[in-house]
Amino acid sequence: MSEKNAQHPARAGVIVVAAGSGQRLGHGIPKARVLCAGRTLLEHALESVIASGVAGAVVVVLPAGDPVLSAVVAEAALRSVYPTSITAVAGGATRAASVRAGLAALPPTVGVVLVHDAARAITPPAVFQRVAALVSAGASAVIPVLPVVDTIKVVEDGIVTATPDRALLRAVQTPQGFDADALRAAHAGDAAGDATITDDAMLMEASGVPVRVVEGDALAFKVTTPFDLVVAEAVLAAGVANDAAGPAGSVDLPAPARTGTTPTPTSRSSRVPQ
Ligand SMILES: Nc1ccn([C@@H]2O[C@H](COP(=O)(O)OP(=O)(O)OP(=O)(O)O)[C@@H](O)[C@H]2O)c(=O)n1
Ligand SMILES: C[C@](O)(CO)[C@H](O)COP(=O)(O)O
Repeated sequence: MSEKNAQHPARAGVIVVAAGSGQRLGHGIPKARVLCAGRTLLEHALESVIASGVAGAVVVVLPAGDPVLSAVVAEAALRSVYPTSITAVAGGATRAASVRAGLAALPPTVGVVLVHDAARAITPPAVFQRVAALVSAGASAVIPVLPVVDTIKVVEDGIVTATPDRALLRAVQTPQGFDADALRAAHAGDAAGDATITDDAMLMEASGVPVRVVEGDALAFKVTTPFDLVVAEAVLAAGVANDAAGPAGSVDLPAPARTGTTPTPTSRSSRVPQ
């Protein structure tokens, strides 16, 4: 395990990928713009990022030319408090391309990078804290996972060909955390254009980097289908989301950051019309 980030603790660079179109949700607008309990999924996601207290430079990757999501990011940037800064860049045709756009926009001095799906909009801040803490302690790649509760079958041509040992399987979530240099190297490697690679941890695996796990959270589920949106609305209505949040800034990671905006008061009540 590298000691680099342990010796130079700093707030993490956070890439929030929000440039997807949301085909499976089927709202006809980019998924990050879809309202959930009256706020866009992106606003919910950014609230968790900020509440975690681990974020230094936050880069939000948006569909090109989206005025609504650009306004969400601009408002979040106005409200951000040193040492957290929030900027936006345009994404690419695939999630991996969007991550690369975010990476290119992070300050080169960032040592720890978290990559988070805006679609995992109500992820508890504690998940960010667990991931960031392990990368800051020296791990090169860390992902939050949950045990698989269903029996999983391998099916080929309509026939079950195998039943993997469920005890070995984990469902993978975000934020995924990385040593910045290792992540940049993985995204510059041969596997980077492989369309079968669905997350950054797979790229790290392809690069031979060990990927460690921390406990995920049921609330870090990805809003993918209309059913998921109903679940997210119900969770927010029940008031159980973000219960795991510690006070922002309470995490034993941050050192004075190298980036920031003019200090302004924080608020968790922003509303942006859709
Ligand atoms: N070109 C892309 C594709 C996806 N994403 C982001 O990656 C995350 C996970 O992707 P997914 O949930 O699959 O989102 P979509 O690609 O929008 O969904 P769909 O496949 O249903 O269109 C989302 O936050 C999404 O915005 C992205 O930034 N750029
Ligand atoms: C990154 C990810 O969310 C981890 O579960 C997932 O791989 C995104 O890809 P998907 O095709 O949207 O499931």
